[in-house]
Amino acid sequence: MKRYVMAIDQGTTSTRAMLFDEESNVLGIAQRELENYYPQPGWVEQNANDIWATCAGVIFEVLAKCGVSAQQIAAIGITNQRETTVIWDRKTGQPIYFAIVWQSRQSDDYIQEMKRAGKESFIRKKTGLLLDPYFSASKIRWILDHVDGAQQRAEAGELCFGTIDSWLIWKLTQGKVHVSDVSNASRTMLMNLKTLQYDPELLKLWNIPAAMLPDIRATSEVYGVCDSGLFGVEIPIGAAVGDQQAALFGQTCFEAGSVKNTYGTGCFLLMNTRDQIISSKHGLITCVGWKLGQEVDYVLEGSVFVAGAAIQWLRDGLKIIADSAETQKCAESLSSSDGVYVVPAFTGLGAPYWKPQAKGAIFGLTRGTTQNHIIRATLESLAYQTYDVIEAMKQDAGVELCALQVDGGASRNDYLLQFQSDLLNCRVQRSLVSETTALGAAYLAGLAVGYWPDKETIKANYHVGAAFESKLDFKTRTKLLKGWKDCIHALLEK
Ligand SMILES: Nc1ncnc2c1ncn2[C@@H]1O[C@H](COP(=O)(O)OP(=O)(O)O)[C@@H](O)[C@H]1O
Ligand SMILES: O=P(O)(O)OC[C@H](O)CO
Repeated sequence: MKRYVMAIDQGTTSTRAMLFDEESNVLGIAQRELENYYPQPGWVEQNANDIWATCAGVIFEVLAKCGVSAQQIAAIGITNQRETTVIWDRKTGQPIYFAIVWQSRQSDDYIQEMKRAGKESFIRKKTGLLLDPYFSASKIRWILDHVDGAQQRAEAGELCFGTIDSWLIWKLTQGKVHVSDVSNASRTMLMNLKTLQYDPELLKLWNIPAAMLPDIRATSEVYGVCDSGLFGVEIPIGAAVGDQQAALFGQTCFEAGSVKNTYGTGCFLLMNTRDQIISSKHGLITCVGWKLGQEVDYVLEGSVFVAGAAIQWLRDGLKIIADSAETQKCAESLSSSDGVYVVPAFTGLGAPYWKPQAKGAIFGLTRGTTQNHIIRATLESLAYQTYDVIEAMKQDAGVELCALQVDGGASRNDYLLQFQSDLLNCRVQRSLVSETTALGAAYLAGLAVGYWPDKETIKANYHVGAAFESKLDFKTRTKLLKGWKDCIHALLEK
């Protein structure tokens, strides 16, 4: 009986299940879209029950599609949108509020309060994170304050908190296992980067009861099994890992200094720094990549909040494209953006600027500006934002970049990758398997059950799909970048 590893990739816009074989080939994929709600400007929420429903749905669908039985699944690996916060009733398993999505700014008041109280460097030192509503702590605080009786119930142990990994493991085990892994826990702002445990001083500062928190475990280990009532057999759950760390693992960025960028809803650049905890001086954050056996890999990260989401805005908000892939043709129809820049700061600016109150803007409009200029400038904004993060990373880590490994939905866009290479003046390479996030989770789950023996075997499975080399001259690059910097400064000064 041939066996496979299943990955569940629970992203911001959709939930996917994929099956991989030993050579890292994709046997099949099932995907369901997920609805985002925007109840007030800057707020982003999802229905946690829908997240679970899409997850159960894609598991059944991928098995049926591939003609594979649940018995043939050696392990399941879960990878997820990070920071997104769910609080549910321990007895009924019902969420007490919507899932507050990582992009949401609704808890910014708590962040400003912490800043006024001068807690920034204290929190930074312990967690590697910057004070921003992005991370889970202020989102938990918001729910505990806005749902009647929630604080008391949490203190009495009646409520559970979880990022999406915890929520899905809870549902898959039918309420038997309440855990999270270090990579996800390092994004809550409650975990101490050195001890890899919740920090009592941080819990006190945020007034978050320890009774509601999941146990923090390694990234690759069997946490429990899917309840046999769900799929007929008990499938081991062998990994939980934040989606950006999963992509780094899937890209086999195992060496110190190796970097990947994922162009999904947001853009996330991660550099593996192995056992070194680098504290950024240029607006990046530090978190855990993964814990594998006794080995812990740390990463330096630049998180850009709006990337592919800006392409969705062109499609669903402005309705000037029917499909995200169309942006390539529209961009290529022009020989230049003619000085038009779009800064898609729809949910504030993340790395390296960290300005939650910033709003998006379009610059450089003239009577000759067409809809294709807006489309091209929006697409280019993904590359400019990435450029800014790479500059910060080079300074923090003191290394030059010789190649950038890329993945994520928008990395299918050749125009974007060529422009990225032009701006960075370095090679940009897309891996052959585009689903590196899911692949990373599958690898980590497979390692937990001996499906793959070690990282070396996995490394041999990495292949480049396409490579882009810079074609832009120095003068044009400098001019384009200066134009972008001027736009950013205009926004920051507002
Ligand atoms: N060909 C394309 N060109 C530009 N953007 C694209 C293209 N294909 C997908 N996208 C964008 O990529 C995003 C989806 O990427 P994905 O990695 O699936 O995201 P996530 O994991 O955040 O849900 C969407 O925001 C979509 O607009
Ligand atoms: O949903 P994605 O794949 O864009 O990832 C979201 C990130 O994990 C947020 O930190």
